[in-house]
Amino acid sequence: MVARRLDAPTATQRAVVPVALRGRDVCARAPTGSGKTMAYLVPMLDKMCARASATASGPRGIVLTPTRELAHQTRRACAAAMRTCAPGMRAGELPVASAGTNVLRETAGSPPDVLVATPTRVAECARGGYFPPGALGDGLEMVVLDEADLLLSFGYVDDIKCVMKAVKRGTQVMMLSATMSKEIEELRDVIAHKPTTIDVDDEEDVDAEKGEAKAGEGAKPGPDIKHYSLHIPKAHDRLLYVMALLRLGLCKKKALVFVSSADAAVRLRLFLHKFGVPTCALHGELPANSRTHILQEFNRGVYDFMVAAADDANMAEPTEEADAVEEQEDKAPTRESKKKKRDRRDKEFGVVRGIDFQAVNTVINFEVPTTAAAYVHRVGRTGRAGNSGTAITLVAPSEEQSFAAIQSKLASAVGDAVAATQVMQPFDRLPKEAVDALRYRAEDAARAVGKTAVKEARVRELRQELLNSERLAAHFEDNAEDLALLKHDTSLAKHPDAKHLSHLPGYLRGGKSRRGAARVVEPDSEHARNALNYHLDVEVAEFGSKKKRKRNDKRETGPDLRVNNKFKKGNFKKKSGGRKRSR
Ligand SMILES: Nc1ncnc2c1ncn2[C@@H]1O[C@H](COP(=O)(O)OP(=O)(O)OP(=O)(O)O)[C@@H](O)[C@H]1O
Repeated sequence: MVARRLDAPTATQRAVVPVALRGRDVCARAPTGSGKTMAYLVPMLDKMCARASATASGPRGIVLTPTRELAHQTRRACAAAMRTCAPGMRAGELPVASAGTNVLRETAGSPPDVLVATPTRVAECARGGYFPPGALGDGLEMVVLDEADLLLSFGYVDDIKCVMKAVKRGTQVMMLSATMSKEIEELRDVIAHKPTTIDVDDEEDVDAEKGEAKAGEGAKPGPDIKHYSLHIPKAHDRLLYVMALLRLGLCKKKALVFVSSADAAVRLRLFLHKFGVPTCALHGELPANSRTHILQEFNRGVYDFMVAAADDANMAEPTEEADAVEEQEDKAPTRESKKKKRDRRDKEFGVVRGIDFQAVNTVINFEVPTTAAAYVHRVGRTGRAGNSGTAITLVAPSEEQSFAAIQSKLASAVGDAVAATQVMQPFDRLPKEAVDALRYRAEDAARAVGKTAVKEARVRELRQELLNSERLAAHFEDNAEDLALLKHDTSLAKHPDAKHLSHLPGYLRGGKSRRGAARVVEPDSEHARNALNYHLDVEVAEFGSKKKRKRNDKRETGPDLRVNNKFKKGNFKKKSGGRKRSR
């Protein structure tokens, strides 16, 4: 905790750590961003430091995570903590499937003190006998299932059981999750021994002795997130509404926009670029090194806006691993059982869940998430570590029903009828006039980012990121300065974006009161005040510092010959049929 400069434990840590320190198995549900990682790392490292290892070689702690990204993040958190409290110890991950069996065998043959990996990789080592003899026996102090709900929704249950079968009976087990379900309870009953179940809810603290909820003393463990819904007239308007929210400064930076696929991420990125809103995109088809680097840069504050694809269909690792599971199934699976398994898997994307995006003030859901659990995980990327945040979900008419279902699930989680109605409020800071004023430009720009443009942009993006990735692989550890030069928010457009779109005249930004134009929002709440402050900020700064803007201008626009030719006086009138140029 000292190493991470954490002054006081969060309510989750206060509830979980003492129980775990007593050696009890723990199954804890605690809100996103409430510090679950340290809640299991502290007792694990404490146990490891308290006594010498019973075996010469073998992991002393195993952390199972649903994705490689989360494994990487957890390994780093563990290594950072170890530097202070256990300098002689080592935290490590297992290599990806594509690295091959020999590499996996070699790594597992001399495992680190704390091994962090997805269940499939650990199960493969257990099945193949790659760990040193007795490695999962007396020397192993603790097995942790981090993000237990995601582990189950990604279809890892058989691998988890396989790992637990290989582990010595009586090894301490900790399960931590943001949501609780019947499946988690069933798994808990199979793998844990007389576990203490702890539920840390939003308004209450926990009596660690009993593992029961009780009134807290001012500590607020749950995320402080304001939930808003933005009902849009038609699904096609999503791009327009997101652009309006970001461009008019109605949501506080840093903002994270969730979309449902890599295609949608690239499309939104292309579209926002046209309006002078540089964003980086995170999706499963990017090389792993690039994903890690993008995340690090976003957390460092290099980018204000990120578009993240929450779609595990495009997520290399879980799909690959799940396929491996299917192949290795003892019973020959039928086509139907395979399909069922895939369907059961949550439709969410592994890269973005459980990841500690830092200092995100706003999460925007481009579409309504598929399940209430998915909603909780997505919006949980803001309001972390005691900070406040805002979540805005765009709801198209066709999504009203699924949105209502999510709303009622969230409401029942609150448990109080009055509070339940207040969980989600309509976002009324974006006047219809403001949207209408931008509509014409947006529709024009949306047409320019059709299927072909997206396809081409994705090829360019992949090429660019593969190059980045190679450089990253070579320099990751030693040349941090070089890394800073790699940019992930540059334009992906084939032709330079037209400069006129990125400049919004004052009347479109709501600066002047004019019929049909955006009005400045009255600051009648903290959110609105923040929005207004930010709005003014945007007007002055025009998205980024002068230096940054100059750099972007140079890189993104360049001499736009196409626009110059097109808008030559004579040509323009003839082709456009006399449309007004001022648009
Ligand atoms: N005691 C503490 N005081 C302040 N910040 C903390 C404390 N413990 C952890 N944090 C910070 O809180 C953030 C969220 O922590 P963590 O990722 O462990 O949350 P989580 O509950 O696992 O979230 P999720 O369920 O979304 O994965 C991290 O940035 C972490 O550094």
